Parts: sequence; structure tokens; C-alpha cells
Amino acid sequence: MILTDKEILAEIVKGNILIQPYDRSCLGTNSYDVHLGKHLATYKDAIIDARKHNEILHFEIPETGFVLQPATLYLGVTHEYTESHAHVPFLEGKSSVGRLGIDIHATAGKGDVGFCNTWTLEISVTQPVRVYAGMPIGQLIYFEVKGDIENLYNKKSNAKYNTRTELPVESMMWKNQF
Ligand SMILES: Nc1ccn([C@H]2C[C@H](O)[C@@H](COP(=O)(O)OP(=O)(O)OP(=O)(O)O)O2)c(=O)n1
Repeated sequence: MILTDKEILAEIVKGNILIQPYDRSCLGTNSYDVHLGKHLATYKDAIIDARKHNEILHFEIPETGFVLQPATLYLGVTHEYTESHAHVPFLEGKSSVGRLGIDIHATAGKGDVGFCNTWTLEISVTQPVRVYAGMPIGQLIYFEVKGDIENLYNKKSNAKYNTRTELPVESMMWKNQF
């Protein structure tokens, strides 16, 4: 089941959910709006290799905004740092963002119980579009889980994306054995 606005608030009070910074006006009926952080990144090489540690180049979105181009994968990051200690958080797009032709994740929208970090966004666009740091970019929804958890994401020795950062993080697929 998805938490309602009242339940999200109650879980924040209990310490099971943390959203920093938090603004009451960002709480929707059953979601919380998150915003685009100022840092973006692109892969350095035109061809990226799923087995290798591919380097990314970071840059900041200027005050005047930055025009995203089609056929480029941009890694973005939420302005918000979040923790979810008892629920499965999902990152979803916003309809208003989708209507601008902006996708904010490529295949990965699920978070894990125990995930504590900003969210990396895998951004692609249909046509050139200017984006701004601080604009609403997505929404978090929280699902209840059934059963006890043996390995919280932040305790898992192989959790790849749990080191706190304000920067987008590149794929760590290279840590998988295949
Ligand atoms: N667009 C997304 C989706 C997820 N996450 C975060 C929340 C998740 O808890 C964490 C790991 O996501 P996955 O389990 O989908 O990723 P992997 O399976 O590749 O990583 P791991 O092996 O660490 O579980 O990354 C994120 O920052 N940005």
C-alpha cells in the first residue's frame, strides 16, 4: 500500500522517513515532490562499457538554466537527501515534467528500505529543453513492506549507492561480477 500524506508525515515524525530539506507544501496527496539539484554530469566517453568504470564529467546548472539535448544521457541529482528506514521509496516523474518531454529515470525508479542518499536521476529528453536548478523534477512515493528485512540497503556490504553525496553518481555496474 502507498502511504498517504498523513502517513508520510506520521512516519517522518517517527523517524522512519527523512527528507532534507523538507517543505510541507511539497507534500501531495500520497507523494512528496523533489527538486532538481544544481549538479549534472555526462559520461566522458561517447561509448560507455558496461564492464568498466566509466568516468563522468560534472558541471553546474547556471542561473539562466541549461538546455538538455536529445541523444545524451544526463545524470542529475535530487536537491533532497532522503532516508527511508521502513518503507520502499519509489521515484516517479511528474506529469508536468513528462509533458516537457523529460524522462527522469531510465528503468530504475525503485529505492530500497535503508537507502540513505540523494537520488541520482538518469535524464533524457525528447527535444531540447531548458531546465533550472530547484525546479520540481519528480515525486517520491512510499510503499509499505510485508515481512522482516534481513539486509537493510545501508547495511548491505554490496550497496553501491549509499555513500552520501550531493553529486550524481555514475553506474557502478563494474562492481557486479559478470
Ligand atoms: N533512479 C534511481 C533509482 C534508485 N536510486 C537509488 C535507490 C536505491 O536504493 C539504490 C539502488 O538501486 P537499485 O537496487 O535499482 O540498483 P542496483 O541493483 O544497481 O544497485 P545495488 O546493487 O547497490 O542494489 O539507488 C537512485 O539513486 N536513483
